[in-house]
Amino acid sequence: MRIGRLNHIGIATPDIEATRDTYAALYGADAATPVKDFPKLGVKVCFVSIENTELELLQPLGPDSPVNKFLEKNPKGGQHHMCFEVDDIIAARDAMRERGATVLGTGVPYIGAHGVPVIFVHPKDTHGVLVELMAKPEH
Ligand SMILES: C[C@@H](C(=O)O)C(=O)SCCNC(=O)CCNC(=O)[C@H](O)C(C)(C)COP(=O)(O)OP(=O)(O)OC[C@H]1O[C@@H](n2cnc3c(N)ncnc32)[C@H](O)[C@@H]1OP(=O)(O)O
Ligand SMILES: [Co+2]
Repeated sequence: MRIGRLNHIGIATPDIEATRDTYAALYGADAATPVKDFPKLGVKVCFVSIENTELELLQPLGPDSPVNKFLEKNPKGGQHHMCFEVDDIIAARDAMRERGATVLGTGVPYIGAHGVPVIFVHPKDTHGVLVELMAKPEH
């Protein structure tokens, strides 16, 4: 199993509209999607397209959001995860486990904000960086 291209960088924020405006004002990154709620994922999401990847802005949605604790520790927000594409999400999950990494949750891939299955690898296994792997979407 080899990782594919960087699909997006996740950025947690307490105020998604303000963060989108900041990226537009400072970096001209103005190709932003409308903010959309993903109740099953516990986040509000806005994608900001840049030259070779996307920024995925994340604001917690609800008390069980996986982003809540992160924002408690980083109240102004910050870089939360990076996401790489893989050819086969089940093969990627099994390879991660065989290689000794901790796949978060049950390990059953679930549908992420791009409509394709995703898994997450624990930051303790990647030197403090939370990594998301996603099935390669149609480009
Ligand atoms: C929209 C969708 C998509 O793209 O389709 C998404 O991305 S949704 C993106 C949001 N969804 C997710 O993140 C789902 C997967 N995440 C999780 O299951 C969780 O957030 C964990 C990563 C396991 C963290 O668990 P929890 O929130 O309970 O925090 P915790 O404080 O106990 O964290 C355990 C240890 O991991 C560290 N830690 C926590 N979150 C981290 C992060 N984002 N980056 C780097 N390190 C992180 C903590 O500092 C702590 O380190 P020490 O032990 O050294 O103190
Ligand atoms: Co993501």
